[in-house]
Amino acid sequence: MKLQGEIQIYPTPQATAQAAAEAFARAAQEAVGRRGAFHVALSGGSTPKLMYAALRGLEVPWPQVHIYFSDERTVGPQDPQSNYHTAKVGLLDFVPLLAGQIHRMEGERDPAQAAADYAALLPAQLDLVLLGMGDDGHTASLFPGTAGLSLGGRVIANQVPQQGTWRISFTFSEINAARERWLLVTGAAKAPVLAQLRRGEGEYPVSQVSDPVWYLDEAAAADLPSNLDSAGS
Ligand SMILES: O=C1O[C@H](COP(=O)(O)O)[C@@H](O)[C@H](O)[C@H]1O
Repeated sequence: MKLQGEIQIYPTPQATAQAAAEAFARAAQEAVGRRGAFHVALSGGSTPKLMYAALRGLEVPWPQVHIYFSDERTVGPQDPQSNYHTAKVGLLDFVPLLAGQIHRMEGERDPAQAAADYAALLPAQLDLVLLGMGDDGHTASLFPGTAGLSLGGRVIANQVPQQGTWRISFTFSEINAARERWLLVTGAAKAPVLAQLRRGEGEYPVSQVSDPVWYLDEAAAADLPSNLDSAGS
């Protein structure tokens, strides 16, 4: 297990979010220029909220953007726990996207059926999968020790005993089939896992993400060697 990929470190969560949002806008413009559309999967949790706010002020070719989700909780779309709901109130309600451009995972349905239906609506290849990392090293809803870590296919229902629930999640094969993967990780609570990964220690799901770009703040990167590139300082 190693911390692999490109690592960018910024002074604060806000600076990290701004850098990721600007890179998102550039990636969207490039994908639209080359292929006519930008297919991007958003992550869940609370870390993306600052990036959503930053994106609202940027020039993004929204009419050509299709929004997907890399995981979802088994709740309805109005529930504050819903990853879709977080994206809706933080970003989707503020930008010119039609309903047909937003593809949410239906967390209110039977998770296995919702996962199968979601797999069927995905494009052949996503341009970008945005991901976060939990304090326990999980990413999307692929938690340590869960069956979903080794499942194939594109989208699965994953039982997560540590949360006492099921989740709907992209598989690692879907994540790693995308053109790009970015991990947005901020805060001191994430530092111990990142440091262990850097030392090649521990077994963490996030290390199964191939060639990610890491967007870190200094708090998350606090225990990494000081000779790593610091993009924002
Ligand atoms: O459960 C989840 O957690 C991770 C990390 O969330 P964060 O709040 O620590 O950023 C998130 O990436 C994932 O999508 C989410 O469902």
